[in-house]
Amino acid sequence: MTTQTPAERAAWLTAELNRHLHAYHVLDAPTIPDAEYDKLFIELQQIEAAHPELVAPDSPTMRVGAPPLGQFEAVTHAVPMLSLNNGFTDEDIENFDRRVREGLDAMEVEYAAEVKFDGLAINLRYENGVFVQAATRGDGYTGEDVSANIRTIRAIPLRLHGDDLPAVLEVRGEVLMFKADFNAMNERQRAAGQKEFVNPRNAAAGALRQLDSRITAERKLRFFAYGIGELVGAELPQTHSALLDWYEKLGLPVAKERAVVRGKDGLLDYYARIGQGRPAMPYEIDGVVYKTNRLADQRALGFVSRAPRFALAHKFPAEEALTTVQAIEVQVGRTGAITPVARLVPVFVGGVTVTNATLHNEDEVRRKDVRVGDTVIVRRAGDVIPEVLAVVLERRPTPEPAPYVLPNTCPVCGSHVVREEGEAVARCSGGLTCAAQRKEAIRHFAGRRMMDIEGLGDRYIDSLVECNLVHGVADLYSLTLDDLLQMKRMADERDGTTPETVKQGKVATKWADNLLQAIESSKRPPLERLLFALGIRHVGESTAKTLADWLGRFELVRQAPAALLRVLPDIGGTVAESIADFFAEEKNQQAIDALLAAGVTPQGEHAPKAQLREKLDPVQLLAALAIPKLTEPRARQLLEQAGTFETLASRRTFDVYGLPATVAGALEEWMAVPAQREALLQLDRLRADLLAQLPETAAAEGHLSGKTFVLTGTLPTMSRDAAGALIEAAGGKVSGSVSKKTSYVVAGAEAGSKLAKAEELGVTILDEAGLLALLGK
Ligand SMILES: NC(=O)c1ccc[n+]([C@@H]2O[C@H](COP(=O)([O-])OP(=O)(O)OC[C@H]3O[C@@H](n4cnc5c(N)ncnc54)[C@H](O)[C@@H]3O)[C@@H](O)[C@H]2O)c1
Ligand SMILES: [Zn+2]
Repeated sequence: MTTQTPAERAAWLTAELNRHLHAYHVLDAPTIPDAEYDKLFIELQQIEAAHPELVAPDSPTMRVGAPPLGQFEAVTHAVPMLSLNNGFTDEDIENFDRRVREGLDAMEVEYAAEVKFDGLAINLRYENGVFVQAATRGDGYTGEDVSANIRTIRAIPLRLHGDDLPAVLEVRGEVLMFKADFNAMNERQRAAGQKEFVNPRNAAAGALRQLDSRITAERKLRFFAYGIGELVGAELPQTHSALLDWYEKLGLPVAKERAVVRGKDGLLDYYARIGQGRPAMPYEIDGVVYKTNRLADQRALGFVSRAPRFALAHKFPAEEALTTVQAIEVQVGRTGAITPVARLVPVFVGGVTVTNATLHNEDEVRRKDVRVGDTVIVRRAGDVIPEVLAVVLERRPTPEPAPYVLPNTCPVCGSHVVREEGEAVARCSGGLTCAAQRKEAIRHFAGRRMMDIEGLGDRYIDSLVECNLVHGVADLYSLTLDDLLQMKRMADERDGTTPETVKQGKVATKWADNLLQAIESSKRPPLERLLFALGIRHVGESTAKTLADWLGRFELVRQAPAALLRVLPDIGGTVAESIADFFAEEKNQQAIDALLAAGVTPQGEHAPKAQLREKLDPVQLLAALAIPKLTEPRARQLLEQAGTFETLASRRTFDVYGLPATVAGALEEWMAVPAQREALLQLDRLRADLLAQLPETAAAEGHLSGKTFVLTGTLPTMSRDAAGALIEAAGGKVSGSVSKKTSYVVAGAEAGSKLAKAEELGVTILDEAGLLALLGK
């Protein structure tokens, strides 16, 4: 570039800018961000200022937009529709104000300030108050007749309000699309598998240029008025602000952000205020526009080649910029979500230097086809995290870099990365041990409905992890008094609170004693709470309860293969897989062993539920293995002939059972994997094992079977949850409300309306001792 002469550079810039102008104005498909275009434009302006002889007849600095494409009727504008000069810095604004003051020979100038809509200019022609024609700006002199499409915009009156309307009034303004309508439209496009639009401006431009106005109507365009063209048969108002007031009376939409300000300070204040409000506005704006308020002043200042001298567009820092992707890495969120992130060559965008941009998820990377080495458009709007909008394909390096693939292990802990069917987000499966998920895992573990460690709040969890005192949940059980005091000191220092140890030594020790006590008493949770506390993905309270009810023992839950879990009530394939994956992850196994070694002992363990016998039906289990194409009827047919899992596992071909060739083929493929064959045999052994443990009939089940209990009040030695677990372990049911069907009400201290109801209905009432006796404890 530096080796080019100014003449060569000017010629190159002219050609390059004209190419982008065409893509932007005619094709509605920009190839580079506006800021990039503006940069090249300014460079050309500067060269031309220094070497006026280099101004080419087709220089973009001499003209507006681009000539119409010819699909619509051409319209010659009665008054040209020009562009605006741009300012970016405070200095640019001071210079503009100075030139205006000099031009008008005034000390201070009054300006009309308004937002600069990021849409496209339109000229609406009204004759005797009736809408007759709408034309695009085109090249400023000739535009396109888009009247049919403009008629679909509800905000545009087809007849102006009031009487005494001018013979001719040309209203100028902007056609645009609201952000919300744009997002909804893109969502529809995505759902329909169609191309999405880059931004509301392009979407609006595309909609306005539709040859079929029914499509325009669907796109929900809007309009705001800000200027005037030809006027016949009425007096022009004195000021721009009066013009807009008049427009409002005529029923034309005018943006409410407009203001009248004085001097350059007034301009800069307005700019700052609008910049603040910008993210909350319903439409995209790319700056603000200042115009001398008195129309007589506007006439006096006049125009230069392509723009008025009386107005200036003060642009906001660009929200989009070009840069290069240096690497694509993944971040692990606190819940294990894996997010690909592009590391970028630093670029100034949206007012800050951006070095990373989110790529959201694997599908997004694929859809946008972002690769290392690519030139990309980065967007940072307001406080939103920067994102990669699109790749500039024409700048992809050669040879082409390889398409992106998500790593299959977590960069933080090395556990497997899993992505469930139908999920966009991939996750690290090392829930209990992954450093990225540590705080969240501990928070969940200690929660009230899990291990219920009272007094272990977020603040302390953060400190324990940050002090390196706790790496995994098992470490909670080896904390000492000293550890807790050290942790508290750090938390106090960090939060700037006066350490209580200094203020009142006794209290601090008492607090730590209490916490240690709470940790100690959490060691004996009901099994379902322990299962819930582990933070297995998809395992909420009710699934934890199902597991505990049906399988009875922690060891069995840990070993159960997905196929066995899947036959339990309300546990689908995804949940079953997630549980089995969790317990299969070596790191999680170590963490659980550490918990057990620390003395954590689940309560209320019991033999598997008698009804499990029915669920162990070989056909169901075989179908639950999710072998491709092997539906339940096919599984039945197969087992009827093969007899046992063992026979199946010993075969290599399956075309002897009268199954369709595709099913036999799928089966053969599945069985060819030794680990899967082994899984089948293991399932078989587990089944035999379980059957041996289970009572013959359901009658031998828990002796409280069929009995319904209601628990109320505070029991002397156990929580209501713990009592409920014991009742359920014995086959009873726990219900929340008393009715005639209730068998027993177990009442503790301060029992209220439920007790009264029980007395009223004559339901047997037990105290804790009575319950324990009934349970045979
Ligand atoms: N990315 C690209 O390839 C590419 C190519 C060409 C142009 N562009 C962009 O287009 C712009 C140049 O186009 P331009 O000549 O239309 O200039 P402009 O869009 O910057 O400014 C003039 C236009 O501003 C609009 N406007 C919005 N609010 C207004 C208000 N309150 N008062 C008056 N006018 C208002 C009008 O439509 C007017 O025509 C540049 O900013 C450039 O970034 C981009
Ligand atoms: Zn991890």
